Amino acid sequence: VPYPIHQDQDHAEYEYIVVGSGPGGAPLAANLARAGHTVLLLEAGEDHGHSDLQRVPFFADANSEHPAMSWEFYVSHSLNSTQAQLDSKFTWRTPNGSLHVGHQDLPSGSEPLGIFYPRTGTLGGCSNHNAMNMVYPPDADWEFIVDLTGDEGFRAERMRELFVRLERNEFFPEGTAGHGFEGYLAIVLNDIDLVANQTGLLELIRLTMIEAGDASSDVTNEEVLDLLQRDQNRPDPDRYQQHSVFQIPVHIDAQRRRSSAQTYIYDVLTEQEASGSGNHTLTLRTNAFATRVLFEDNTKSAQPRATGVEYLSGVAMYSADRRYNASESGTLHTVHASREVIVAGGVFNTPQLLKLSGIGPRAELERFDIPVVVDLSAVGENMQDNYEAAIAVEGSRPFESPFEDCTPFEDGDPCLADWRYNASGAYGQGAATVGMIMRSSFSSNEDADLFFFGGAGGLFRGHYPGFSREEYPPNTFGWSVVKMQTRNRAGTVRLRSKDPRDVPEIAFNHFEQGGRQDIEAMAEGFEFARSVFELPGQEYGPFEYTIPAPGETAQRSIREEVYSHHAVGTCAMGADDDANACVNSGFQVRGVEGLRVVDGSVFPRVPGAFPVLPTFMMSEKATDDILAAVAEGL
Ligand SMILES: Cc1cc2nc3c(=O)[nH]c(=O)nc-3n(C[C@H](O)[C@H](O)[C@H](O)COP(=O)(O)OP(=O)(O)OC[C@H]3O[C@@H](n4cnc5c(N)ncnc54)[C@H](O)[C@@H]3O)c2cc1C
Repeated sequence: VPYPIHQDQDHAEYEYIVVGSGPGGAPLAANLARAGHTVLLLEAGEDHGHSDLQRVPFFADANSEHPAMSWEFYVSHSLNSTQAQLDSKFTWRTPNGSLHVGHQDLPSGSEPLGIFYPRTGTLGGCSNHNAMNMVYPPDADWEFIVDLTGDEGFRAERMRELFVRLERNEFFPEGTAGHGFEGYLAIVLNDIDLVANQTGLLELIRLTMIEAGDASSDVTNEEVLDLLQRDQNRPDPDRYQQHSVFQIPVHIDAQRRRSSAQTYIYDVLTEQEASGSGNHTLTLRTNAFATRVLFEDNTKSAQPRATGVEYLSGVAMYSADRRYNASESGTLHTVHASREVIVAGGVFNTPQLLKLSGIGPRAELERFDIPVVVDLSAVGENMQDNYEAAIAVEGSRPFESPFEDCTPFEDGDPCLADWRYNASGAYGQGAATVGMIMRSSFSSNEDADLFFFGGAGGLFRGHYPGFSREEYPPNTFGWSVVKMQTRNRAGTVRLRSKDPRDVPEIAFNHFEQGGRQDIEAMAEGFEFARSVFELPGQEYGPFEYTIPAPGETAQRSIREEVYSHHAVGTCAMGADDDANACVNSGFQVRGVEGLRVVDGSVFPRVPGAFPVLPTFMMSEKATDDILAAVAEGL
């Protein structure tokens, strides 16, 4: 498909410059351009949106390890390095330069790297490699922002309107309450027939529903399949208050292709091209890695004003990119913004770019001789994440698998053909067959604080080099138990050097705050899963535990093996007078003018179990705030 990319290199001034094309930056850039403003969208990665790897939902994990798409970070999970290295996924660089995962047979002299945390350096950001789970957060997460900032625009009812605007639901009947049908982001449920055909899995789901009190003990398989298709994104404020089992909504379209921030950019560029007017309000530059936001003294106020961005053009300019070559230094460009610069580089790169530009804690900036524009201690602090941990079993016989005939990455793969020509089959589905919410006794309100996702024939136990190629025995069943409402705010992103091409030091400092409660809450989730596995008389049982290992407590397994990939909060939103806030509720960076942050960094706490939908919603909110400012002549 010819890509109508508009990459003019001639213009040096736009009204808005947006750095980063993930769920935060891309919709905002597209919306502002549609509203008639000239916008330059800078994306460090390339566009791979039309490759099968990004379009076929099943290939999501492979994207996370693909050299041309993945940004490979190694992060620290624990302040205590001995504790951190107990994780079986802890990765080392061996003396011969190869990677080694875990402590077994570790060559002496190996250097500790940490835990692999993939993000994408590609058009569309992490919405182009993630697991596509598209779950509406509890209303309490929006009301929390209202309480924090006083901004009524974050009320749950108002945020629902923004969701309706961005959603193109291609599963529920048009007119279904609380949903949108004309937005840019397609949402569906997995094909229920694939569950219906997995007898063993269906039996486990039925028992789980009964044990949860979500269905009566005589519930039939047909009723279970109907219940699974309930709408977890419905507008009822109490939708997190019932221990229930359902299919997880996913950002996939009716043709079973990934729908994402990239597809929205593509649609807007196509729209511009088709109009024939030559009026390209949106300009996209890929392979454009921003290294600094530029400021000028302001004639109208005492605060410096963001006026532009410096960026390097070139392939793989950032050292998290596996193709990085230090001797390829790219070409430095400067572009100017007559109205605003918007940073949307994601939770690791946004604080790094702000600090490199002189916005951050004074002591840290001075350590690297970076001239201080604003001493802002919140930048790179407050990082939070959902915790996830796996509980897995092996049954007495293999589960049926929809992947039985598939031959991934080989010529003549029948499953790829089924996806391509029939828009059906195993490849067009989100990875998690089933989801569940449950309230532990540690929830801080009436809502569930645990979200389970899982399926038969495989399991997800976190990221490590090679995770996308791992195969599990076909008699495996695994749940990932996700902790919502996590208590820890001790994560940090700090500079390693003043070289923008260097990755920062990323430390999650798991369980430093409220660790005992969060671990115990997750252990209650494990206990519930066990109560189902241990029900007598199951056709695919008895089940033997593989995680936690026999004899290992849930608490120990969770503490050692916990993982996460939903980080937020490194430029957190707060009240105007809150010195610990990075941006105000209008996404404006404190202490300067003409600069906003619009991405996952701004969440003051982790939204629900899955941040991608809330981040898309933030982008819509920021669109409204910016357009309102224009209307007011600001
Ligand atoms: C493996 C994985 C699976 C996930 N699965 C799910 C899921 O199923 N459901 C869910 O809700 N969430 C999921 N997430 C999280 C979710 O995708 C992210 O929270 C979301 O994409 C964050 O959006 P963002 O705009 O903040 O940043 P990102 O998506 O990270 O986008 C940032 C973009 O900015 C670009 N960029 C960064 N620095 C620069 C620079 N200096 N110059 C130019 N460009 C730059 C990057 O290349 C990237 O394209 C997953 C995340 C990962 C890593």
